[in-house]
Amino acid sequence: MNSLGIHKTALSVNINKIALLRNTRHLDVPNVLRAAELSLQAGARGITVHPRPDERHIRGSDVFEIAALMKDWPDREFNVEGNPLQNLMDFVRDLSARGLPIHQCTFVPDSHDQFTSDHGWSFPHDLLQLQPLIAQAHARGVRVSLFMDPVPAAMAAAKQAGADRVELYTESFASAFNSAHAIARVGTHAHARAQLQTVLARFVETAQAAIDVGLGINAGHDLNRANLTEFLIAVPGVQEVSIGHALIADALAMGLDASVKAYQACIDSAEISVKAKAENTVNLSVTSA
Ligand SMILES: CC(=O)[C@@H](O)[C@H](O)COP(=O)(O)O
Ligand SMILES: NCC(=O)COP(=O)(O)O
Repeated sequence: MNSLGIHKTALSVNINKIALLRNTRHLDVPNVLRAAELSLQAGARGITVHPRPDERHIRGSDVFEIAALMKDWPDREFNVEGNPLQNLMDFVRDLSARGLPIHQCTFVPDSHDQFTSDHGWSFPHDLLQLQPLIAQAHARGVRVSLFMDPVPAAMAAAKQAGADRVELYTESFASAFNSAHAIARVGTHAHARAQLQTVLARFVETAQAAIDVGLGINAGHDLNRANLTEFLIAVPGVQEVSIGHALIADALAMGLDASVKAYQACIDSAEISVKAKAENTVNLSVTSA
């Protein structure tokens, strides 16, 4: 956090989709480990993987190979996502037992055959089953982030469960952003812009509710180069964005190094805007005193 109380948002590159392409041939091409290394060399502050039970993309072996790579990058973070009621805790325990780094685990309530992550945890229903699992991760020195829908009232329960952070599930923002920026018929555009502001307001309220109870804030899902800066300008205190699908798709056109740097530029742009707004507020309060 800088002197104006502005967090530097860390970019964690999710490499699920590199593994998805790799799994379509028995050639180890593209190489998942190399993609992780290139992302770190390009400046990514972390790597995220989501080893789903069906291994449709990230395999168990990938998790241990990337963790071993992260030992060479002590100032970067490894974030492993998954359902702690399925296979995630096995990775938390095994990585820890082998002395391999895992800085954060993100609890995601996905079913085995889910197309993609599309909802967060439900409180108070999930609270009692999550508490001991969060404690197990903490006992191994692993930060816990809970994948959550933007519901301000759920933040207190996430804190009560023992979470360190919440990851705001940003699909509803991405969808509203697309609608607002689509070439719309006259009249619908104003409605779409209003709807985007309504959705953003919900994320701002949720982030403030998380801050108020002492939770850190991550964000992710369907973030891209078009919507990332607007989200980070609007939503306070985002410490990490984990981005995969769009970043890897962009890499197909511009290369992975350039894609990572382009997303970092979106983060930097948001920070400059937020800092300028904060300095302007300070100046105005001084001149009006
Ligand atoms: C939890 C989340 O939103 C993503 O990190 C998730 O990893 C996406 O999973 P797929 O890459 O399998 O769509
Ligand atoms: N937690 C979100 C993530 O890791 C990547 O989501 P996406 O950018 O692939 O939608």
